[in-house]
Amino acid sequence: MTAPQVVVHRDKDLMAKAAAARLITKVVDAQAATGSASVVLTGGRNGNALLAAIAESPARDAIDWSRLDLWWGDERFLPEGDPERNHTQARAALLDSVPLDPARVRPMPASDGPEGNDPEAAAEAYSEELAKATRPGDHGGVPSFDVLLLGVGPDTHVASLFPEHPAVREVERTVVAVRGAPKPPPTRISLTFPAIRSAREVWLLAAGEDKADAVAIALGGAGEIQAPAAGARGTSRTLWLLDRSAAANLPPQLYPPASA
Ligand SMILES: O=C1O[C@H](COP(=O)(O)O)[C@@H](O)[C@H](O)[C@H]1O
Repeated sequence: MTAPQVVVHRDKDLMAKAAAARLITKVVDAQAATGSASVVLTGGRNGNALLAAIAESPARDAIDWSRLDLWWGDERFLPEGDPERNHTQARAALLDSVPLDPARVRPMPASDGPEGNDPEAAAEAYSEELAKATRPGDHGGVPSFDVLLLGVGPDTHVASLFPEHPAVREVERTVVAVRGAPKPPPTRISLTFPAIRSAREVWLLAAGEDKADAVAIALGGAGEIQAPAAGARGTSRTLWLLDRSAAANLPPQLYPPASA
C-alpha cells in the first residue's frame, strides 16, 4: 500500500478542474500504453463536480471513450433512474454526453433490477461481474483499476464504508450490501477495502469546510475502522485532492505549501 500524497487547490471549482485534467491525462496515458483504461467512479458532490468539469473540458475529446471501462465504488440501492442514484447523477454530469461503449459501463444494480429488491444478491452479482472482468495478473477477484475515485464524507466515510460499520471490517468479499447507513438512503452497495486496494491509483476528493475535520483525522493517523478514508490506498499511488477549506486543519508539513 502506498503512503498518501496531498495536493491542495485554491477552491473547490479549481480542484474539480485540476482533477478533471489529471484524470483525462491518466486515461489517455493508460489507453496509449495498454489499449484501454479503467476508472471507478464515486458519487457525491466532488465526484460529480469532477465529471462535470470533464464534460466542460475541450481535452475530453483526447479520450477514446469507446475504450474506457467504468465501474462504481458504491451505489445508493434505489430504483433505476432515481435522481439519488450515483449512476443517475454521473449520467447527468458526463456519461450521457460522451460516446461510451454501453457494454463497458457497469453501474451497480438498482433495487428494481434483475436481482430484485435484495441488496445482498445485488452485491453478489456485482462481485461476479468484477471477477469476470479480471485478466491474468489481476488479484483478489477484481480488475486492477487504473484509477479509483472516492469522495470523502464529513464523517470520513468513503464509498459506502461508514465508520464502525460491519462493511469496513470485510476482508474476503469484494462487494457488500450496507444496511442502516447513517447517511440516506440507508440501504447501499459498496466495494470493500480489499477491492479498493486492488486499484493502481486511489484518488480521494474533499472540498469545503465541512470536510476539514474528516481530512485531518484520516490523514492524522486514525485507524480505518474509525476513519474509513484512512484505509483507502492504491497499489501505486494514493492521492488526496483537496481545496484549502478541506485542508484547513491539516498540519502544513502534510502537504507542500507551494501547491496551495
Ligand atoms: O453518499 C455518498 O457520499 C459520499 C460523499 O459525498 P459528498 O457529497 O459528501 O462528497 C460519496 O463519496 C459516495 O459515493 C456517496 O454514495
